[in-house]
Amino acid sequence: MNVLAPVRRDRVVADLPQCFRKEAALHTRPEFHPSVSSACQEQRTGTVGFKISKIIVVGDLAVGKTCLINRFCKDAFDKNYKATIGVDFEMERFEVLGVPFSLQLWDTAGQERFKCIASTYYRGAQAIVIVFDVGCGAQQWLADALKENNPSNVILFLTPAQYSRMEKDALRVAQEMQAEFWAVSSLTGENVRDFFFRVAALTFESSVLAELERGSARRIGDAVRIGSTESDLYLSAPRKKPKCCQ
Ligand SMILES: Nc1nc2c(ncn2[C@@H]2O[C@H](COP(=O)(O)OP(=O)(O)OP(=O)(O)O)[C@@H](O)[C@H]2O)c(=O)[nH]1
Repeated sequence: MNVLAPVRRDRVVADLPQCFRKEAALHTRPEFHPSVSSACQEQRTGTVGFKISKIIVVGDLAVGKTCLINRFCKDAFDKNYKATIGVDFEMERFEVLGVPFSLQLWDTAGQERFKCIASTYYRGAQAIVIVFDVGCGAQQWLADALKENNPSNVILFLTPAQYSRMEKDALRVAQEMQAEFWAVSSLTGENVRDFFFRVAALTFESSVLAELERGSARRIGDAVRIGSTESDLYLSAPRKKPKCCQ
């Protein structure tokens, strides 16, 4: 029984979304990895279509984490600041190269006093989005998030809250952290959709590559004993190092 609603038309990813700046990108291939494209075409993506990938969004107090998620998930922007208490999350369902793919976007609190609650949710993240104002704090957030994750097991994205004249500095920080850099505006919506599509596409790509590496990818119809609820599916997600992130 299919308990999920169909994927929204504006969440369909047919081509690999391009990076924001080539100087600070996770990779600059113009298309999906050829083995990923053919696996999708031949429906050899194993359980990827049934899994939920966890993305954590971290950063200092009031840099715009909640606004970034709300702009993408609800197409809304609130200029009044309300601090996040602990953590919150949104689910977004995509279809990438014809395969359903779900992201769980975890919004964490920047306030120091909630940090210990938020950090317990860092574990098992497939990508880390660090929202920051240029010149403050990104390195510390990275160090904390990586304490709970294998550094080579996650994909890193950096997004300064407001577009900055100091883009050069931001690019340098991203390069040092081996993260992909994006400048976005939750106020105007500029680059927000492209950014999350890129996050979804690269996370999907690494999930399929990991599945292929395990050699267990089967036709979708062959997948057996997959739970029908989101939490079952989430618990079944393996944490294996994908080759493309090494
Ligand atoms: N101009 C502008 N303001 C923004 C942008 N993003 C967020 N803001 C403003 O920055 C303030 C903080 O935004 P939040 O998204 O709540 O910040 P946060 O990082 O989630 O805050 P904590 O959860 O407490 O850590 C709000 O007043 C927003 O209106 C942006 O892209 N442009």
